[in-house]
Amino acid sequence: MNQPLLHASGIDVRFGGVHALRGVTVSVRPGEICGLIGPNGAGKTTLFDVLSGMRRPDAGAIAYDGTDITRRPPAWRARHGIRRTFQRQQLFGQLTVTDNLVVAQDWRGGVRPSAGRHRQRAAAVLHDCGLDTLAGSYAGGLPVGQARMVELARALADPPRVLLLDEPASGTTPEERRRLASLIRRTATDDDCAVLLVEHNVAFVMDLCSRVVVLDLGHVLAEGTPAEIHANPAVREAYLGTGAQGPEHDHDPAHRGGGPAAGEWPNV
Ligand SMILES: Nc1ncnc2c1ncn2[C@@H]1O[C@H](COP(=O)(O)OP(=O)(O)OP(=O)(O)O)[C@@H](O)[C@H]1O
Repeated sequence: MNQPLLHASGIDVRFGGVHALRGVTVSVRPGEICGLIGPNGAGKTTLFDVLSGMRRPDAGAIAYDGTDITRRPPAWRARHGIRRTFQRQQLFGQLTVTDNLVVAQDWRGGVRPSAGRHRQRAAAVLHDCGLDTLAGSYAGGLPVGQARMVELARALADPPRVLLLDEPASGTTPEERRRLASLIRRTATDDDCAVLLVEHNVAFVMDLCSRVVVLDLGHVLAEGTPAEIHANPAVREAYLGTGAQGPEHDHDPAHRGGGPAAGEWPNV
């Protein structure tokens, strides 16, 4: 198999007394869709913050295409193809959908925002995503499912090499989830993009990903194919059980078992 494009090793993050990530190692390869799941508070978004450069880890390193980027800022990472979406959407609400995609493109070279090239690219991506009809709509007025699609389209506005998707299916309808899944699959396959997907909808993850990493209380609890993860008793315990905590755990016990609703754990 090809080498990892993004490889984070031994990542540690503390927020005062909360040890959010404890020596986490994850990697994702070109063309791969890797799921990252875990109960509430497991550390998924914190790991995305570290991978996208929004948070400096207390320990550990990140390699991108074999180069150490641990100290590179978010803008550098975005410019070099590491793109992310957010659990709480971060669209520019007062801009049109087209303009959200225009401003997300690389402006090096001093091309003015009115320049046709960026608008053409935005139109092409919106078309590819089946979002042509929304081009002139203000992003702030979109229903959740459409806004999720637009956020993904914005992450594709310049072709990404790594895509970090934080709960892209949250608040979407089954039809929107089908379209999202197909778009994510196409991006990974056609563009050889490495996709890391955080999602509470476990059925969505199991269907889409070839490999799944499970975080729990800041560490990697399990890693494997969807079938292996589904059959793993420790994973089921973390998600669905009461999960007695050891004394070293300083997380809120109410978060345990706070992953998907029982109906979201698929009966594979
Ligand atoms: N800025 C912060 N300050 C203090 N604690 C934080 C901060 N951000 C996250 N945490 C804590 O770190 C731990 C990991 O949080 P994180 O949001 O990464 O988990 P998550 O797996 O993304 O959870 P969820 O599924 O609920 O989004 C939690 O205990 C959380 O309360």
